[in-house]
Amino acid sequence: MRIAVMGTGGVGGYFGARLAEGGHDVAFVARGAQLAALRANGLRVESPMGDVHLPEVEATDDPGTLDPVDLVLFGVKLWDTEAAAGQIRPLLRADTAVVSFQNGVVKDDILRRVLGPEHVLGGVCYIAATIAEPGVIRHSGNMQKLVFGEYDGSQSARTARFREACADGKIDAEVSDRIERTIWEKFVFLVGLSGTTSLTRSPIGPIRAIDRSRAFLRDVMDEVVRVARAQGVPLPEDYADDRLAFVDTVPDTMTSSMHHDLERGNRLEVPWLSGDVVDRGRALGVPTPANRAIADLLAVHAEGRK
Ligand SMILES: NC(=O)C1=CN([C@@H]2O[C@H](COP(=O)(O)OP(=O)(O)OC[C@H]3O[C@@H](n4cnc5c(N)ncnc54)[C@H](OP(=O)(O)O)[C@@H]3O)[C@@H](O)[C@H]2O)C=CC1
Ligand SMILES: CC(C)(CO)C(=O)C(=O)O
Repeated sequence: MRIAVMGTGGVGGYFGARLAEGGHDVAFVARGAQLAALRANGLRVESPMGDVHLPEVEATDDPGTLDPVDLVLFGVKLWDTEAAAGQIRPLLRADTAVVSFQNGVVKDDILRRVLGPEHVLGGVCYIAATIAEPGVIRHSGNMQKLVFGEYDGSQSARTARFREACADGKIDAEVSDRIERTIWEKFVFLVGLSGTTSLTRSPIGPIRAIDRSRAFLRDVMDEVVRVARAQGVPLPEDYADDRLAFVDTVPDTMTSSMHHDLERGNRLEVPWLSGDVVDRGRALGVPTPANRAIADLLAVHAEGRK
């Protein structure tokens, strides 16, 4: 497959490198120091699942200079979605798929508006990966899973081809026939994890062990469930309890990419996570006080250290 990675960071760099290692033709869109390092030294992934070094990669900051592709793997932070979506237009043929592994539930609305709904697959990823230094992606733990699917639930040739490409790259991959719900399921957990780990600057272990912070985490997730149900996403009423049980299975040291961003003084995605829950709740008449506490207090750090 010919694949373009739009945004070669933790997610795009990791999965793009694995797909290239699996024999696929992958071009990387990057900028700044990351682009300079990719051009000078290629792309490295350090991972408990096995390191990767691609000494030479096709890398650019201008997707318009690349040949069109079968699939765009979209991995910029949420604030860059609209601009990056506009930039990838030249990469699209009539049947090109674009799949975003960003967090949040608003990303695909933006991609559909900018690119047309026929190009957009739904997707979520499960991984902990960051840019350790320009040109180097560090993967922690052994979670590295992609779930994707057509929004109409059909089994298409393009999702089957991408799943095969993932198998070539030894990526855990699954095609979902209810991808919108899958995205919301991750959103429930992610909003709880990102909000509580960032607000407390703590990994999940102590948060789930202390009664009051555990109850707050449950409330945060329950508000997301109520918002999802109010807008017609069929999550079970007690889904927050299901996710809390899942939280109990992850390592004590697990944290979120937003907590990493906070510690590094980076900009935060909170307006598109808890902030989005608050906005949707307000429009739907669903109270969201716990998410409001997260969004309003993390607003202090949301723009990053200047
Ligand atoms: N990291 C993780 O473990 C996980 C992240 N996610 C989600 O995935 C998404 C991506 O996160 P992550 O990989 O951590 O982000 P990163 O910041 O590591 O990577 C994004 C990269 O895209 C670059 N970029 C943005 N816009 C452009 C552009 N127009 N042209 C070229 N390069 C561009 C950024 O450059 P610059 O730095 O200059 O802005 C950056 O290098 C987020 O929504 C996040 O929530 C989901 C699961 C796990
Ligand atoms: C919860 C996790 C690590 C799962 O991929 C994630 O998506 C994030 O922290 O952004």
